[in-house]
Amino acid sequence: MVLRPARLETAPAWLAPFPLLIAHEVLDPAAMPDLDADFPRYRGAGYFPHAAGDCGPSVNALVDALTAPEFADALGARLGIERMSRYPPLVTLCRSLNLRHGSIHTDSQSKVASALLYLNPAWPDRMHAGCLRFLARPDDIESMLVPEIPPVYGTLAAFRRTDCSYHGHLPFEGERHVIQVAWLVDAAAKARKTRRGRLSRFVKWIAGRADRDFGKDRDKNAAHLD
Ligand SMILES: O=C(O)CCC(=O)C(=O)O
Ligand SMILES: [Fe+2]
Repeated sequence: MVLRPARLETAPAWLAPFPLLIAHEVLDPAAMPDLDADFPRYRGAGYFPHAAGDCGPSVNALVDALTAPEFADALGARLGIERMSRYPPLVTLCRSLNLRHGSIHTDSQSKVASALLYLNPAWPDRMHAGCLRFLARPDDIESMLVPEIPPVYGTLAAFRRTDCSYHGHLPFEGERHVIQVAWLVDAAAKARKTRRGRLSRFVKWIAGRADRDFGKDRDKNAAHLD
């Protein structure tokens, strides 16, 4: 199996204002070329809802493993969420980012927990842009609770959503492959978010270049509400 849930056990449980977990090497290195080739080729930047038709077989198999009840329960146990499999998972994928992405936020109240699984074969050494940061404050991207997380292949960052689960990253533009799983409070929230995500894909497709320029001069400490 490509996904190695046992790796979750090796991650320290961080004592942050909100439970979070950072695990490395949760993916078999041998699967990297297939996952790279099978990753969806969205025209727009940002996260879009998973649709099997956009992805090749290795990505779809990984999504199946990430959304399996056993995986949700194993991850939930590490985050202090009992039987996390009772919450419906919403999978979104990101192939590239614009400079406006990554502003500080907590995630919306409709999420119980989020997991970010990174798939980039490498990330430039000492480049801070695009590395995920868990923060103590909503207005300071330097207020890191744990060292920033380079979005490299096989690294999984997961956390329980709270009113202070601040996270974000310094502005980055370009390819950055991520699979995000959010366990949502109920099926209605999942339907709403899926609809909104599909619409956003269409709007970005129409907007093209203008979407890239939108918000490109944002402050590094900018925040948004979701
Ligand atoms: O891409 C990341 O590392 C974080 C994304 C995120 O926080 C979100 O989409 O809510
Ligand atoms: Fe987030």
